Amino acid sequence: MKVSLSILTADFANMESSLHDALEITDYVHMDIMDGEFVPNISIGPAFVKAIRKITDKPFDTHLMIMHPQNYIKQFVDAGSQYITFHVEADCDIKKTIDLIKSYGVKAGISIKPKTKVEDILEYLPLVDMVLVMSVEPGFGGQSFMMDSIDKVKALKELKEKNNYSYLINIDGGIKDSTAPLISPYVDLAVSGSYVCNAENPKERIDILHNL
Ligand SMILES: O=C(CO)[C@H](O)[C@H](O)COP(=O)(O)O
Repeated sequence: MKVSLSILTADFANMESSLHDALEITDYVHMDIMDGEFVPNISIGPAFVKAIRKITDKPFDTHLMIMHPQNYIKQFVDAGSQYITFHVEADCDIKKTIDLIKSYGVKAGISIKPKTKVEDILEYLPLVDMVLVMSVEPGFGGQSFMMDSIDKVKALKELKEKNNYSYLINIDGGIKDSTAPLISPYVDLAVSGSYVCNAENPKERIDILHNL
């Protein structure tokens, strides 16, 4: 299982020194973008994402937890994102937003909140490069993993194999040593934030997730 390191709970003032070794071995860097409307929190914007691009060349897996993703795609492409994922619950035309992301030559992902079912995104599965299952209510790092997300990634893997779809299966929220083995048979990558960033040795935590 690959790891996408969420920097949401990192020490923003000392990102380079505190996460240097972890950034060396992570597979992706997960950017949590929150607008205070789609979720009850505000996080970082394109300028911050662009600044992080200076300290790592790892692919950016940018997660838009925003109500109107269609208005901000280009800014996050220009900031250095390789994957841009938005929510099916957002206020936008889903297919047009997928096309817009792809029109900039980056990969498009769709995400579902805990109360949204896999059945609700079936029509988009042939179109996307990534499906991101939220295993916590989006908005804050450090929450507990929701067990019913296991059935969702399992279903997505079955659908992918049955239909020969090409999307990566990703999961986000509460991923650590005790929860990763529950989902690792079904996902291609998993987002981990506080488990890595709040550790004394963040690199060691990514090693643990890689080797589970
Ligand atoms: O999208 C998020 C919150 O909305 C975060 O990416 C996610 O919660 C990761 O943090 P942690 O590993 O601490 O749960």
